[in-house]
Amino acid sequence: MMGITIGVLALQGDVEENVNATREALRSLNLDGDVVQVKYPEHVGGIDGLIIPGGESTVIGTLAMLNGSLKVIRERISAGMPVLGTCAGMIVLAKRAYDRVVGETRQQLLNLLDVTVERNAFGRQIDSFEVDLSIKVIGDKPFKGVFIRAPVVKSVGSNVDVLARLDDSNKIVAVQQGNIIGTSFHPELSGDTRLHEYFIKLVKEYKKK
Ligand SMILES: NC(=O)CC[C@H](N)C(=O)O
Repeated sequence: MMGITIGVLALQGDVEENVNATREALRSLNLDGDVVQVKYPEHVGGIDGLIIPGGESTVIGTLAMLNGSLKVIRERISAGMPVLGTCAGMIVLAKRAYDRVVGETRQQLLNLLDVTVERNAFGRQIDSFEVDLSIKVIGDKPFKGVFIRAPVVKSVGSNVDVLARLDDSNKIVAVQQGNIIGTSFHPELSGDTRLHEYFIKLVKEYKKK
């Protein structure tokens, strides 16, 4: 089998951190693979999986719409290509987004992940924090969740699996709908590549088909 190619959407946000975490995850899985930055629609055809990084979801969505990549990315994900959206990336994947100030945010979304997300859900005082999470699909050892002005998943469709909740509040912070994974936190910043490895395994399966 040829090596896999993973794209990181590189319009805005913590692109470099995701590129590095993906490279490290490929190494620890002993897999041959490339990690490339995706900026334009013509970059989308050559990848086997996509990561949409954290950052500012309105900026990422608007730029992707304006340069035409949003549509092409939507088509590929709908056809089964695996995608991991972290923080703002999860918001871009979602069907519905709102915040407490303006209500429905009416931003450009991929409209694929059947969840409603509340943006900036942790308020001002604790808008950034770290907390141990239990994520069964990646093993028993706790995963350090890094939350930075993070969204929360308020409701999920029947086809969506909840991968993690915040212990104290039961808030949903990681979900999977088949080939689509979304996290409220930043796995690329935790120094633990297990979530990227989990994603890469989906990509490997997809590439085999
Ligand atoms: N760290 C992040 O990605 C923050 C997300 C950002 N607050 C948004 O709503 O788009």
